[in-house]
Amino acid sequence: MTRAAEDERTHEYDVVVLGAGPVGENVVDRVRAAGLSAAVVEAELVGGECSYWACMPSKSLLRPAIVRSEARRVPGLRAHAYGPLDAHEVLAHRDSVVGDWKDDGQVDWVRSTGAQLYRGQGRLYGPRRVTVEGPEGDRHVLTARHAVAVCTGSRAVLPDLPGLASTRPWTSREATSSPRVPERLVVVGGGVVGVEMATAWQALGSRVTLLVRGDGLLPRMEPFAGEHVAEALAERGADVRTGAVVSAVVRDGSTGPVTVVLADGDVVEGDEVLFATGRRPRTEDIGLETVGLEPGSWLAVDDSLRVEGHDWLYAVGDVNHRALLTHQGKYQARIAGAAIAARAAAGEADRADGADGAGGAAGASGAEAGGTAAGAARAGTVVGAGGAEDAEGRRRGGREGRRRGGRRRMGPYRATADHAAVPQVVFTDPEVAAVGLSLAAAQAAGHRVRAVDLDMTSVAGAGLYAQGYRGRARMVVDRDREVVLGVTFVGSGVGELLHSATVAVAGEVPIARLWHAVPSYPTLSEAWLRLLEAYRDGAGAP
Ligand SMILES: Cc1cc2nc3c(=O)[nH]c(=O)nc-3n(C[C@H](O)[C@H](O)[C@H](O)COP(=O)(O)OP(=O)(O)OC[C@H]3O[C@@H](n4cnc5c(N)ncnc54)[C@H](O)[C@@H]3O)c2cc1C
Ligand SMILES: NC(=O)c1ccc[n+]([C@@H]2O[C@H](COP(=O)([O-])OP(=O)(O)OC[C@H]3O[C@@H](n4cnc5c(N)ncnc54)[C@H](O)[C@@H]3O)[C@@H](O)[C@H]2O)c1
Repeated sequence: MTRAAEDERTHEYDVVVLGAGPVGENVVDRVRAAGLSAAVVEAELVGGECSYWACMPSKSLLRPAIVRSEARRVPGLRAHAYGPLDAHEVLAHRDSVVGDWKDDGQVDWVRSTGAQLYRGQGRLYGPRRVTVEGPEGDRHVLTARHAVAVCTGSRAVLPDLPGLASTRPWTSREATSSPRVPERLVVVGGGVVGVEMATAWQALGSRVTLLVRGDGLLPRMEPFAGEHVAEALAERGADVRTGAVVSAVVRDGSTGPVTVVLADGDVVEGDEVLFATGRRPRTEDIGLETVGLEPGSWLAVDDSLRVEGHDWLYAVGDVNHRALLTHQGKYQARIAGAAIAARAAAGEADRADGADGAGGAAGASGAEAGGTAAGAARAGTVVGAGGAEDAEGRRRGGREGRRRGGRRRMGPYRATADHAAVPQVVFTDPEVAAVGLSLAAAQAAGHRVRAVDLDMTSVAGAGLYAQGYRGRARMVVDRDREVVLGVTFVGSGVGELLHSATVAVAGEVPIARLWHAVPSYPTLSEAWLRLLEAYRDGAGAP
């Protein structure tokens, strides 16, 4: 294409967003709400991995498994909940949940925001410029007056085993989109994808072998979480093997069974093998080299989600490797959108003021709540990174400053929750719900802590929820500040309990105040009461 032709297709926007997954969509939403013009570039489906090959299809596969299992423990229903799941119906429902892998609805939503959607592979092309190679060979050059936000997500990693690709292993994509239930499924990896997909396919009728190279499942969580999930999977017929290191995978012909060879010489046969062995960033082909960054790398950011050393470049969601979760990426997107809008409004003043030292932006507290760029400009002065809240903190002076100790100050332009209050629900049977730091993580971070544990059967609501309820909870308390650093619940229905813990951890609610948050009787929430009692009575270690 000649330079002239290229220029004909050059378009200028305030903000250009690369990737229209849940995170890119939320950046668009926030910057449009602030009155900025925006373009978003999508290479595959608007809605991203989460909508089509991750959260939504996986949870639609898991929901029937979990409900059936709970119904089997509720008197009066038990007899009706035996027998197999209707796999055909479950898969058809999954297909409808993902819109049959069509994105019309989400495209309509993007258009309703007034943002311009470009289909094709987007690549950085020097500072503030993005090229788009469209599906018909069309090419566009987009320039961003204020910011480019890279929201390109992550993809599954396959281990470096000779000939693995030719055996056509499943990754999370196939595990969430398969049109049929394999008779035998070998799952490699005991992280979240591994345990959720083992749970789903086992319930749908597959004979599952779960191969875990370490000594337990869900290794980043409290150890009892993985123990409960492993025990339940085994009771339901799955073969869970720890210390199982895969050394080779061979498929018989193109459609025959798969043989997985372990380092100790053992072999496991299956009809499909799923590698649930982690993620890598989708940054290998997005032009990072044109702005001095390493292709294929995770993009490190400050708390306003800005890439270090580039005042116009943001990396939001999975791609920055802070927390590979949709809700956390959307949180980051709200903050990045607010920061972009506030910086755009403050213009040169922001940069001149050096506000970015602490991830800063102009001090407009309303920007995150949908305030306009003009509104941010009206709020006027650049008060530093934390915006209005920081200014307020300074007014309250030394005492408040001391009470805050080494804590990170919150504010509308800082993704502080990424460091201390990331919630996650693992939709297994039983569920695992955790927020903040595990005991081991809190100790490693140097906190002086006490952890109190609870057998969930001591909660009256648990016995009503399901007969033979099994579960456990742990609360990790900072002994110096008497606030909760982390909570983990395991048991049926605990996912819906998690937000109470997230509020306690993110809000740094003192233990003495938590006593006044009275849980209703007889709900699972009374786990809180039992944990507070255990803490008051001096239980727990260390
Ligand atoms: C099996 C599975 C289940 C999961 N379940 C949950 C769950 O229950 N809850 C939860 O919170 N999280 C879950 N996650 C994690 C969640 O899917 C991710 O955290 C989330 O999708 C990240 O959103 P994102 O927008 O950053 O990236 P993505 O969703 O990956 O979106 C990135 C988008 O960018 C596009 N793109 C990439 N490169 C380019 C380019 N060069 N040009 C244009 N477009 C590009 C992609 O096509 C994609 O649409 C799950 C993950 C997996 C694998
Ligand atoms: N419900 C949810 O919130 C949910 C569900 C699914 C995925 N996710 C997110 O998606 C991300 C990816 O999940 P994931 O399970 O793929 O990654 P993960 O990092 O959680 O787990 C991968 C596991 O595979 C193991 N592993 C790595 N290489 C291996 C190898 N060669 N052989 C055997 N084991 C190996 C690792 O030790 C690890 O335990 C997670 O960070 C998670 O946050 C969230």
